[in-house]
Amino acid sequence: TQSTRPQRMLAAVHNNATRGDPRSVVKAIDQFCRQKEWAMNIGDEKGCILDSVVSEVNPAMVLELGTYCGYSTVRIASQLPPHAKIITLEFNPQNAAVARQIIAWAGLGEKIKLIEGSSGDWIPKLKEQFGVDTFDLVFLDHWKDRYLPDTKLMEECGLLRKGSILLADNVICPGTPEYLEYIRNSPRYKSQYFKSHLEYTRVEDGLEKSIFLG
Ligand SMILES: O=C(NCCO)c1cc(-c2ccc(F)cc2)cc(O)c1O
Ligand SMILES: [Mg+2]
Repeated sequence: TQSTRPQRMLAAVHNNATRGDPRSVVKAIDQFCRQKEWAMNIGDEKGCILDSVVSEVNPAMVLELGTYCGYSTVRIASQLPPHAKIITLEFNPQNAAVARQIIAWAGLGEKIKLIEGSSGDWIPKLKEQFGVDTFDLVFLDHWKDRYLPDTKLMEECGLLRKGSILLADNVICPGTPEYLEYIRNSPRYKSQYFKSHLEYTRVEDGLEKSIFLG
């Protein structure tokens, strides 16, 4: 039967990356996406911006919305201090299955909790189910029309504290106009745009970094 693109990406990781070496997993996926098949990972150019934000925040608790195949999950987790954790939500079961195996190959299973399901369902349950207090960093990379409602939901559920950082992918392409409008005009956030390019292309895209002011 026909394989899927995420399954072919996983095969590229198994064939080209060293088990237990997150950087080699990231490199193998970028190589696959440049040389074989485009895929919607954050990629290396925007990935470097993500890396710099993660190292600046040095978060103890991270929430990622939209795992896809786990590329950014691995990138973030490989930079976390000991005992720091990342919870990542993925709606698509096939993508989640591939992500679990890519995360395992990178040897980062202890730092990462992957939850299958919709962000709208799970965000209200994170405190009671996983004993989460607040998140130091939230990486938004899921359905673009969910960035705004889920941000409001995180506020309502008390998952953000003064100083929590939101980092949003794809604010230009595919674009998240309602989210940008809200976050850039809300007195409760201070935002900064990092201009870059859509993964593996020359099309403009960028990341929006926002600090929650409480
Ligand atoms: O939908 C996305 N993510 C949520 C599902 O996992 C997504 C899409 C694209 C993209 C696709 C098609 C195109 F033509 C341009 C951009 C890029 C991304 O970085 C993304 O995160
Ligand atoms: Mg993205």
